[in-house]
Amino acid sequence: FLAPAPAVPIRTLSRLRAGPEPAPAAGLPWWWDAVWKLPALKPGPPSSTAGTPVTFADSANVFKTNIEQLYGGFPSLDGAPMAEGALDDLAEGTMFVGLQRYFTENGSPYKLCFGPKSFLVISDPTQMKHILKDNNEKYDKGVLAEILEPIMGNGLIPADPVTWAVRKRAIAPGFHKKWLNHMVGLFAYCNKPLFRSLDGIVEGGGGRVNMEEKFNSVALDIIGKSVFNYEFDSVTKESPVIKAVYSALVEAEHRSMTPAPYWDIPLANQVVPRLRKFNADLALLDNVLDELIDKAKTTRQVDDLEELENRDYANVKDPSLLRFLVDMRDADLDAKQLRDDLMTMLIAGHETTAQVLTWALFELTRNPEQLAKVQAEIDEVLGDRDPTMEDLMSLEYTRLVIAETLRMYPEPPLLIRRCRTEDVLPRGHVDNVENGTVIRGMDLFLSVYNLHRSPLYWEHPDTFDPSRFTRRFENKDVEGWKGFDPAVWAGRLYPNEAAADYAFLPFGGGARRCIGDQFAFMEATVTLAMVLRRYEFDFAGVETPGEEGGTYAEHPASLVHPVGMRTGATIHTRKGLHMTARKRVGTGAATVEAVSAGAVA
Ligand code: HEM
Repeated sequence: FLAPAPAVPIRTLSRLRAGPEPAPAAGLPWWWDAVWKLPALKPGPPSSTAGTPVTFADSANVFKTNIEQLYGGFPSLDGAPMAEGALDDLAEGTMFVGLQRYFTENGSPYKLCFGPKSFLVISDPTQMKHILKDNNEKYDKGVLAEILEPIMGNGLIPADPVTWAVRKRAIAPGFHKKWLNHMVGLFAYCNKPLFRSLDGIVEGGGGRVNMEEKFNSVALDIIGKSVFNYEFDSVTKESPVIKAVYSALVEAEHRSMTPAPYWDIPLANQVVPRLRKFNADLALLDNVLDELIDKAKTTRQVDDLEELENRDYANVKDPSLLRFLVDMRDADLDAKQLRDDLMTMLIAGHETTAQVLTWALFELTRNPEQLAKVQAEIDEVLGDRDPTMEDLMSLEYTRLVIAETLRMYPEPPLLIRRCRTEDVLPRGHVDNVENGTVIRGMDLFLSVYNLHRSPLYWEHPDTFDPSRFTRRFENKDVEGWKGFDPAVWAGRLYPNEAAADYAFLPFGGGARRCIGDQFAFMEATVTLAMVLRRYEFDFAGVETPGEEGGTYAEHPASLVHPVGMRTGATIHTRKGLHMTARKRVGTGAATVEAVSAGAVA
């Protein structure tokens, strides 16, 4: 099913246009044309249907054009070359690496076929901007929404455009300035159990710790407390609820890598053990969320938006986003919609931040000079205090480390879209398609990984260099791309997509860009600063040196490090980030009790 498309010469619409119309080839069966005359397979009108969901007939029409391009010798309207080659990377869990190879060979866009499914892969900033920002209304979340629907329902990430517009208006004000300021204290508070746990490991067990696991726990505790005022306590405890959260995440990830939605097959949910377990876990999680929603509704205190945004958070017992959504005047109190929104935040805001922290620690450990710079900055700005919002602005190098980590390890590495209204793409830098038409129903992968690792847009893209965001970068060979300009992001928390003219998309772009960007960036900066102030880390030997081939220390400079990369929704390590932790001496050796004295209770 996953066999790659057969080898065909790369053709482009522009080249084909110049030549005579190709004769329908013998590669298509005799009944081909007749089948496509069936009324059920008649696609909707291409451009007059904005807002109309893509139907089966539209998707079938995409399949038809691919088959005709592959076997019939017809040009496809998008004109994109079909990528050829083995898809070993998919099975390996590093599909984004394979997509990078095809980008080097084919430019942007190119097409990838998996059995009946195909994806147009975009890796060009002008085309990204066109799709995400300027023509956002022509696209929806397509396959992603289908995969996530059983978990997130109609939450903000998978939401169809109509629901999205309503919910975005309700949820976005929740991330207001006063709340974000208050969250800085909450991030510090949620790090305390991590320090207790690390202190115990350092003192009692030789300091060996899987930091990927620890960062996942801290991020889960933070999202639980901030979004629905729930104490997961996952750094110190194991509970069925925590297991259910991880099960939902693993299943969401598994589904994103599974080409056929076997969970939609009748009775599959009752028969397949994996699905039965998943449904039981989801039911458990739903119960917890329902209880929290009920509680918030019964203690509702209606306020106008302005009053809510000006609350004195120092005296608010429950500062969660759920409280805000319920207390807002004219709030939508539909329990299902609130549940979908909460579940979406839980999943979107947990693993992404945890993986950024994991890769930041990984890169700093193998770049000791940069680590020393970060630690010097933290010591100077924070001393033994917990960070405040002002401190975060002063921790510029630490923030650049987070930004550089997001460049090298974008979470997620691919954005997914489906075309709802026929669209014409602008020409990409690599001259493979001139004004390719994206037809209704076409699925797209927007490879942020390709963009962030391309030498066209970044100097030495595989080198971890946080200072790059302070330097101007231009490439005159890339027609129409403005380059990277540090002046554009001056005064902001992090370098945004505008500073790189859409070659840097850590939080996406346009209307569907991340709603939790500031929250996440601050959370990652606080956690990294607090951890690195107290502890020093070395890579521990890999668990199975025979299989992976050596220890971390033996491969300090290699790009594909023994820690390995594996992806689903985000980029993980293959087997964890196993480190040996030691307490720092000097400023960083402050006790947990001393440094957390000012944390929120
Ligand atoms: C470092 C951490 C994070 C990264 C890298 C990240 C990245 C992204 C990206 C790339 C998108 C755009 C997806 C697309 O266009 O298809 C997105 C959307 C979204 N993110 Fe984040 N995110 C992070 C943290 C968070 C947090 C903490 C929250 C909530 C508390 C959150 C909530 C959302 C939501 C609700 C959307 C959908 C927005 C919409 O469609 O309007 N994210 N995120």
